[in-house]
Amino acid sequence: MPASTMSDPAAVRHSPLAELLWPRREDRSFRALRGAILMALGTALLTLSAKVNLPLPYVPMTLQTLVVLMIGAAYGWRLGSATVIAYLAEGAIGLPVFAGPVGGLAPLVGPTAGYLYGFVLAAFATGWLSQRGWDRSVLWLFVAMGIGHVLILGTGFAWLAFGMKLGADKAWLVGIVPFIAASLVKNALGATLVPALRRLFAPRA
Ligand SMILES: O=C(O)CCCC[C@@H]1SC[C@@H]2NC(=O)N[C@@H]21
Repeated sequence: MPASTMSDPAAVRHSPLAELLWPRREDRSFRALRGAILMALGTALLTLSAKVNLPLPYVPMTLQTLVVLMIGAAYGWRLGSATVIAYLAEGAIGLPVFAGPVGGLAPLVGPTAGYLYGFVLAAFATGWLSQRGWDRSVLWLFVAMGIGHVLILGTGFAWLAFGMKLGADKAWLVGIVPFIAASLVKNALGATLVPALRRLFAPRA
């Protein structure tokens, strides 16, 4: 377990990647502008990742989980989860940001709604663990992102099984099984990229 998680009081000051690349300042208007720009960048990347998809019955294969988990790790829990909430809000007001062709409220109550809400939990959890030093190591970030993936797939499964009334067996078949292998690959990619970028841009942080 990263030492900072256990006892080091500096853990709470561990900076996520985005802060290393673009440090925060005390100035309130700068902080607001910085937050808005990072959120806009994050929601744009999420939209792009939704559009790279492979249609499957009920739930498409997309790159969204990779981007959600990288946003959590790179932005930290607060800005990371705020970015995902902003993404859902963009969809709710009708922008076509999700995997399907339309935005609006339908996707937020449709078959993939559970995954979409799970994105918020995953960005929060991955960001929280990253800010405790788990983003320094490929192995620990793999675990943190794995927890994120379990939250996304778990909420997606629960919604399909009970919200959409598919039942647990069918929800498992259409909502989990097709995504296990790709989730492991995305997890490994995200967990490799973030520490590598940290080392590249801030070798001593
Ligand atoms: O409608 C959307 O935009 C959400 C699509 C959710 C797809 C889920 S996320 C977890 C799992 N992994 C994938 O590649 N697809 C599903």
